[in-house]
Amino acid sequence: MSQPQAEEADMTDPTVRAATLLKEHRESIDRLDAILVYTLGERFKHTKAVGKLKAEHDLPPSDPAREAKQIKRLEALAAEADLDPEFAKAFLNFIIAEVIQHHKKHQE
Ligand SMILES: C=C(O[C@@H]1C=C(C(=O)O)C=C[C@H]1O)C(=O)O
Repeated sequence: MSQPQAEEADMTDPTVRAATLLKEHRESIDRLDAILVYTLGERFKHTKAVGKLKAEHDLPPSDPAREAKQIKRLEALAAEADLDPEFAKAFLNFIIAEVIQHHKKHQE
């Protein structure tokens, strides 16, 4: 009947199998990295609009109450998603710090 194609990976060979799995995981990682970058780009579009509103209405660049609420929410989401909540918190704080810098520049 049908013979395996010459280029078909021999998945019974552990080295070939590992190389195939590594390639597949890396393809998924690349797609997820693209989602992360596009998602961050969209988030920054909204935070820039917020910065503009704040500058126009003389509001402070940072809102610690809102940040505390977001951190709590993100920690809960991280726990659900099997992501280290401390990492999620540090990541959000890193992004928020950048947003606040943008807002401060808007107000200069
Ligand atoms: C975007 C805002 O400005 C700041 C940035 C935040 C963020 O990046 O999520 C949250 C609170 C504010 O300190 C906001 O007030 O909503």
